[in-house]
Amino acid sequence: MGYDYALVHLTYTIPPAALLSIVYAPLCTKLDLYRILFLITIAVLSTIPWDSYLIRTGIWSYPSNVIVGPTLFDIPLEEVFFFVIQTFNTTLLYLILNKPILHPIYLVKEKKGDKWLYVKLIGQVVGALLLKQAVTFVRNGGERTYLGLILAWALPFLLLLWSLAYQLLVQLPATSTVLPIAVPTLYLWVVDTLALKRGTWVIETGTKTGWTLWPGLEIEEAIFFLLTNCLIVFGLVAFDNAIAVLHAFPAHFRRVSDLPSPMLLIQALLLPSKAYDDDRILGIQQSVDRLKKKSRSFYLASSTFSGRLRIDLIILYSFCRVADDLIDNADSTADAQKGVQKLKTYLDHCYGADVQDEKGNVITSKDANRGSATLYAVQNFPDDAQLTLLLLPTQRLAKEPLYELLEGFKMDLTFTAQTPCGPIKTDSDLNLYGARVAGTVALLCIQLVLHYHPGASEINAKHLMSAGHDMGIALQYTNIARDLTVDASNGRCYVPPPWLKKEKLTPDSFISGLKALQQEDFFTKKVSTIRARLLDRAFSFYNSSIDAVEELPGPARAPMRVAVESYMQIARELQKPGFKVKAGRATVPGWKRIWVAWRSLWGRRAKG
Ligand SMILES: CC(C)=CCC/C(C)=C/CC/C(C)=C/CC/C(C)=C/[C@@H]1[C@@H](COP(=O)(O)OP(=O)(O)O)[C@]1(C)CC/C=C(\C)CC/C=C(\C)CCC=C(C)C
Repeated sequence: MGYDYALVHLTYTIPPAALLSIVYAPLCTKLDLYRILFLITIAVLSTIPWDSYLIRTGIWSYPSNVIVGPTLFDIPLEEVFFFVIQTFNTTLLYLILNKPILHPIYLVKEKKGDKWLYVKLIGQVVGALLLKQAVTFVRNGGERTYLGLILAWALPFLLLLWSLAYQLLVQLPATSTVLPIAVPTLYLWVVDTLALKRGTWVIETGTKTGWTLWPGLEIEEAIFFLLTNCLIVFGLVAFDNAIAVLHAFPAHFRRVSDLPSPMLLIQALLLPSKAYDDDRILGIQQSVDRLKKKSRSFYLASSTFSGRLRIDLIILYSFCRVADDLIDNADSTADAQKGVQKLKTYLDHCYGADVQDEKGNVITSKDANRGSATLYAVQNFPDDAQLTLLLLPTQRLAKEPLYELLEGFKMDLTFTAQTPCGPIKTDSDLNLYGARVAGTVALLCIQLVLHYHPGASEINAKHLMSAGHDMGIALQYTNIARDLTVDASNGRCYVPPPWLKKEKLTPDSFISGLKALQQEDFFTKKVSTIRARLLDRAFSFYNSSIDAVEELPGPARAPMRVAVESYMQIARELQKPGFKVKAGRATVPGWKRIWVAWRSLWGRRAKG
């Protein structure tokens, strides 16, 4: 009896497991626990017969003075634990690296004669040839037996997983696949070198090639660790492939439970790729691109949501952004007004309201269906906006907040050179504006949350809506405080004139001072006072509504906290003297965003 093998775990495998667990714990969902258990079960069950055979046939052995004693089918318990901990560590690293990834955007609808048939086939042929070689090594016996046994055991599983998930295996970024294979493999090569040198496990001569990758690391061991990590990552990619299909295509899988059965996962993997809805994939891809490009805060927050809720929120963001840009980037106010009218007409089609022309004549009756909405979108919106409009989940969203959002955009159209404060004359006008452009967005987000996680009482739902609405206003105040200079350069001032008057400024002098980047002490002090007042309003709305986040359905609570806190971090940065400005905007450094998000997941609010 000895403790050498146990010490290998205590020194090398348990510490990274602890570290990875701490990092991933706040991100871990029920589905993650399910897949960790699923993978570990398969890893243990598939390795035991093979490992037991190797020990019984004397290909490798464990001196009795290095193991504690108990065995399972002749395998020391420390070794069984190795299968568990290696699968656990590689899985957690994979999960961390894949958290920002939305897997459905990597699915491809295959067409006759495209490259995919060949890609799949090449992988299968290479795998089959290697397998044939492995069988020959085992049959011939001698020095290549152990190498043959490793390959003959791993390749059938790899071939199967490749055949099921080759699209994602090829398409996912290397950081999602190559990295979680390479890092643990390299690490285990080092650990193995040390263990072989110390004699913790021994590979018998006669059945090994004797080749080494570096002094002390047998080539068979190197290949073994590489292949086992490939098996784990291929298994995880296949799991994600199945989940991606289930979540991306409601037309094929109407309802999907939080923990889909193994049967359903297999059904999803076996859905022929020619049955995929490529418009839906492209629409989701465009929405993700838009979110990634336009909002670092919401992009980060989106990765903490999961399943169909995550997809719907991203599409909702994309819709809001498309609508906002259609108006902000219009060549003239008249064009922008036309843009708002088109969006309204599109919503009329979606919600089956009477659609009227400019003269008020009804042109489509109430029973207007999705078909007319599609036709309208295709004929009236730029190519890159159409799919976002078509994918907007109107069946899960009430129409009122969407129409109200358009009213908010209309308010933006009343800012002119003559009226640089537009419709904002008093504090309540600014509150109304915030309610329309951001309170509405919060209502829409909460509706989606309550759709996917039902069960809230009517009173609770109303309370959540009202608090969410205020939180939206808090974010909008932050947005205005951040963008004072950017808005001024567009000739807009969202600050109520009485606030300016108090600082002995007029809308014109405020805008021209900001535009000219005036640095005089008296002016910058006035701007700071006005900004501080906007931020006070932001925090007052924030403080009155933040507790309601804890009343949201469990799975949405932490992600919503991340969304709100990442954005409010901008406000916290703005409150610091000497905050950093990039392109006229205060920014939060990348590391701090991640830190704030991680703390928020644990339920902590950022300070200061
Ligand atoms: C996680 C995820 C993907 C969430 C999606 C959130 C979403 C749909 C955001 C839409 C944003 C948008 C483009 C709206 C158009 C109108 C607008 C410009 C509103 C301002 C957003 C600023 O975004 P950004 O800084 O990127 O825009 P500009 O560069 O300035 O153009 C707003 C500040 C509004 C954002 C408001 C919300 C997301 C609502 C927040 C409140 C909740 C989520 C509810 C919290 C729940 C409780 C119970 C308190």
